[in-house]
Amino acid sequence: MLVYNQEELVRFVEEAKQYARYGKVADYIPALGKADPNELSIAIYTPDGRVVDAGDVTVKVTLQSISKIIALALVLIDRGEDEVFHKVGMEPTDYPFHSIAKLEEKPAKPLNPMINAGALVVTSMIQGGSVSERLERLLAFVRRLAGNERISYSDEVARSEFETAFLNRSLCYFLKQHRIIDEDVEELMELYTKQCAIEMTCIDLARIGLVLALDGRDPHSSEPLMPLDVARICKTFMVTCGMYNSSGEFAIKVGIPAKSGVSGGILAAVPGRCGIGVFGPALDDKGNSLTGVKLLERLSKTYSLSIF
Ligand SMILES: NC(=O)CC[C@H](N)C(=O)O
Repeated sequence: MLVYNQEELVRFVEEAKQYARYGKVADYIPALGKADPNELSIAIYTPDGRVVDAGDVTVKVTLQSISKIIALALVLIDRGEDEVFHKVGMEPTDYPFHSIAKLEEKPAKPLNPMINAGALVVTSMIQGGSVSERLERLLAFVRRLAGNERISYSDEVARSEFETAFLNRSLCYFLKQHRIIDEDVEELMELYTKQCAIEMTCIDLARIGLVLALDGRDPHSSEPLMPLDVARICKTFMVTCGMYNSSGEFAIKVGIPAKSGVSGGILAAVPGRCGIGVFGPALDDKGNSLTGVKLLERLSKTYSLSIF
């Protein structure tokens, strides 16, 4: 069992915050531009139910790309590996997360579910009769993973992205032309932007990380919340593609399965040991939390958390 020292964690946060000036808050989704780049918080959830945190962990963070891992788990449970990987690949890419370039090569199938093109395909596979029914199914799954019934989405952030997501719409039309998706693009964009705007605290993020760290089991009841294989696939994608096109560098420097989002959130799962939630909106040029990555690097080195 890991026992983290709260004072040490506060010190690590203060150290990592010094890097905030080298980062930039995402503003291509206008509502995210309001975030304070100097914000940095972390929660670590261990299997004994303890939470150690530092920074303001009451602040809510929208999932953005972190939602890609949760939507993938849901769709794998619903449809199985064969159907999902018929439409989206398993390979990392050194292209940015919103790139359209690779879709022009044959086959047009997106390289993996962690880039936007792949995530849009995954979201299109969420089952249900209407956008609101599909969103409710995803939210119900998120709430179970986080053990928090109050989780919902930010209407402001969802709307802000929906009104400005021309690049994501382009990806959808490309995918539709190549028959990888067939649903109405505006409906898919509504579901995707609401999915990305699901908001929670670092403690909720850490608890979801812990479920993955425990091979899909609820940390309290040990009830399986997803099959072991689904948790394994999610963690594998977190290692190979979770930090976009700096996943290789992150694997070397931190070595923990993790998924980031442009809100500045990171969800990390240290197998068998703990779940970690981080929020630091100052981003590097790949779209990862710059301060968050620095903090995880420090933590990984101090507590030997690398899985490699
Ligand atoms: N990297 C991200 O977090 C991207 C998510 C964001 N909602 C988008 O599609 O652009």
